[in-house]
Amino acid sequence: MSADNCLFQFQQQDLGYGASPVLHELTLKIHQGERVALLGKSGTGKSTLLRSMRELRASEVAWCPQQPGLVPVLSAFHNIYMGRLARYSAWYNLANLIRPQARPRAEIGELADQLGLQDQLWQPAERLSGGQQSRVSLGRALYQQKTIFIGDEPVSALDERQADALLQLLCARHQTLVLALHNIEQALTHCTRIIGLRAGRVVLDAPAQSLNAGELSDLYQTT
Ligand SMILES: Nc1ncnc2c1ncn2[C@@H]1O[C@H](COP(=O)(O)OP(=O)(O)OP(=O)(O)O)[C@@H](O)[C@H]1O
Repeated sequence: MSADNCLFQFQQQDLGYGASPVLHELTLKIHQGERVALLGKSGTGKSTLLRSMRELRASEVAWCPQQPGLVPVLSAFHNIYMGRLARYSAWYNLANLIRPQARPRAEIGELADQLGLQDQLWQPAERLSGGQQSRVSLGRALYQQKTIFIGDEPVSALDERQADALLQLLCARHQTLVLALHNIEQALTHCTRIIGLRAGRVVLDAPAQSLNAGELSDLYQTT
């Protein structure tokens, strides 16, 4: 799979759940260094494709799911720290749960500044707004420090300015990104390649610089 820097490859594959495929005869390659936006109407299979990619390279992928999936009673700090739970011993994790250590405090404090969460860092997740929770979820994925970022609508709960700033941050911190997005302008601005899905099939796959917003809006037409 890596002869030509290919990270993900599907060859005439059906992807889905049980016996019912969502994506049909998918043929697709994604290479190291690409910033890919998946566009398409709700239910066309973007999440299904992202999940399959994540499974292919689980240990190399920073994963940001569509639902934040935070632990409600734990602080923003602790939820972000969870991005590295698997990297440390149970004792170190327990110590950080009770009394966060200097190093993670510094690292997560810096991330919180970048995410605009400095004032919410010690608030339980259940007391955060939807946008704040989604930034904590982004922080947890960033804290994993992986080279590949896979995000399922990672900025859809944020206002335009915040979304642009955080997409820039994600791009700066990861070599390869695959993002399901609903905002065409964001896809054109931050990604190098656009893949359009319709009814479980790839109907468009082109460099972002060769496309315009009008062409992409066709993906959202009802017929
Ligand atoms: N766990 C599941 N089991 C069975 N079917 C599922 C499951 N998850 C999604 N599906 C079905 O797969 C299809 C594609 O869903 P998917 O979540 O991949 O779409 P999407 O393009 O990401 O949509 P959205 O933009 O709304 O998130 C839908 O018809 C959905 O009902």
